[in-house]
Amino acid sequence: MSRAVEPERRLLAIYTGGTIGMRIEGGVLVPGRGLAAALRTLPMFHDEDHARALGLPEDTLVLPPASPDQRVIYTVLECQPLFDSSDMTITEWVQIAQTIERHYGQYHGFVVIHGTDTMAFAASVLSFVLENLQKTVILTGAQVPIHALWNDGRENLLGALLMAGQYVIPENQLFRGNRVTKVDSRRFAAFCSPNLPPLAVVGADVILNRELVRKVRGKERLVVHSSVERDVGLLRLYPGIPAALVRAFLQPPLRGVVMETFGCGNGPTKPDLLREFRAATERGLLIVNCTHCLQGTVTSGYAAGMAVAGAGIVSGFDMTSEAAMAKLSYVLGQPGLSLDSRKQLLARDLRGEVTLPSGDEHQPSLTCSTLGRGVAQLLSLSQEAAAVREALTPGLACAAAHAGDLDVLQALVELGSDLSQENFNGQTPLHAAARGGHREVVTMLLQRGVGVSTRDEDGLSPLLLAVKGRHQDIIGLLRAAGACLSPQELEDAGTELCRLASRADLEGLQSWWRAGADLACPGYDGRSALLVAEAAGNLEVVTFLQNLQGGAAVQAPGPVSSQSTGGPRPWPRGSRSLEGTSDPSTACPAHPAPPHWAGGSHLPPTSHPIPPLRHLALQKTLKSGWVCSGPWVPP
Ligand SMILES: NC(=O)C[C@H](N)C(=O)O
Repeated sequence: MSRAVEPERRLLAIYTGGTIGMRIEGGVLVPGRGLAAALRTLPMFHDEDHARALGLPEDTLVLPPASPDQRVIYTVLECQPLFDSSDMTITEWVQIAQTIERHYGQYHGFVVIHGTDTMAFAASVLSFVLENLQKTVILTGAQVPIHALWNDGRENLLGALLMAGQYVIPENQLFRGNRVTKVDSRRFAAFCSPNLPPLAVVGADVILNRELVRKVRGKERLVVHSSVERDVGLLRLYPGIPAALVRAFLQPPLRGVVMETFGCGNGPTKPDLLREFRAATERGLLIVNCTHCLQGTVTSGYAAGMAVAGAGIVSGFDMTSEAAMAKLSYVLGQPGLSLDSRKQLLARDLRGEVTLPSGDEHQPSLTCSTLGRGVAQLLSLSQEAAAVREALTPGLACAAAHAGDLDVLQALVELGSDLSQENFNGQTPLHAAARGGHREVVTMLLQRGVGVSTRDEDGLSPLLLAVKGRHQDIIGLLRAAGACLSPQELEDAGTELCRLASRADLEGLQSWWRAGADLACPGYDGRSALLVAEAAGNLEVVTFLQNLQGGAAVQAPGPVSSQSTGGPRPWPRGSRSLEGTSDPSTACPAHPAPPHWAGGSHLPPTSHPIPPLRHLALQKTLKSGWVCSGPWVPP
């Protein structure tokens, strides 16, 4: 929050109705037109001489000087129709946001004159719908019309105009808008902010609570989120509430519910009631648990905590029900998010509307690495930047996978990111993790069922990258998940094997063997790796290759490539992931290695006979080695 320095501060006062401008008709209060005209007659609201000197139009007024070098000039925009705020809905509140957006460039700040009955809802909705707000928006109203002799309207409106005119507060009120609730129908102090102190206290001096004012980051353009979900409801639990009533309430088209619970978020634990909540969350209804206590937060300290009713119920912590409803409307209105991502958004502090428990486990633990901080920053990008975020995600996921940063990948998953997306050169996070040799990341990705057979732009698979990196354990994991080398990848394998043999690179040879390559495959000159090793006198390699040849196979068990069988064979449409799900993107024979082959502990010894491989049918070929020709037969 900073003090404005311009000599002239221009404000737009959007008059929507409410008691402040009401008049009595037929013995009751009804919204009254002509607020600007009424204010014009009150010297505290209008300096006629100065206005004439400036040539201001009819709807534009100027306050007497609040400080010697600053004037607040304000235009009153009277809405049509005017409302008792009890009749207002989220539609009107979005329209207010759109009005602010339309006039955003022309004014330094905005005052929304609103009825007090639903002002807390309005303020909450505005706080979510207006993103990247860099200017002051203050909502004000009154309990008694401004026309009455003794009223609170004048002071409230004047205070709002002065605050909006003199301070840059990118918030909605002196109380934070999404923290307030109306607590008194008569007293002038109608509102309270039970879980957050006021942002500013106005007396003879204005005392600002600077640490509480949310800082504006960057200079991003104002975004108005007009698409909000209207089918959001509020259900207050009471002792003995029947399950049938709850069932009736939770039916479609309802998409989100704020459930007001007792105390620390507790509710009746009757099985039939819990069944209704569970059934509702399972079909995708979002339920936020808010306590109906004015102060305090939802915790998980009681068995009767409604959080146990179903994994789908999200804690609203200390949010007001008004803020929770607005948040639900906003989150459900965001296009293209998965249910999990919406829950993630609900569990985060988006606009200062909630106090999360310290060390909150609902926040992704992102701050521990540079990449993590990058992700955290991405998370805070505006919705407008969703396209940018989407474009960045594959690259970021690959970078995280290459760095072995499981936390970041987990955070991306929680955001609903697809971890099988390819980056600019066609590589997936699995490629990156396989190349980097990150066993945990590979395991996580395979458990999520990512495709093992995706080839990058150069035709390379994660398996080949693991071979090149000599990551034996990763090779084992990939093979167990159904990965195999393609004919293209095996095209020059013979030459590479000979090169490795000539350099006595046993580890390199073992990698190829474990990946399912035929180690008898000849190099460019027709010689095999064994011949090359013999010629070079690399005894360890010779022993290794002879053991393979003599013992059983020069090719590791597991999925086999089409080339190694001497010709293409029909590949089944899917192969198994670690979870046993079918992955339509993989194109390998569905013969995963038996589980004991995963993990890299069963390399053929270099000086002992390899264990008998009963399940392999072997056949001599024209080449000098052995290939596996038959299908894997379970022992
Ligand atoms: N004090 C008020 O403004 C109450 C009025 N019914 C309204 O909300 O519009």
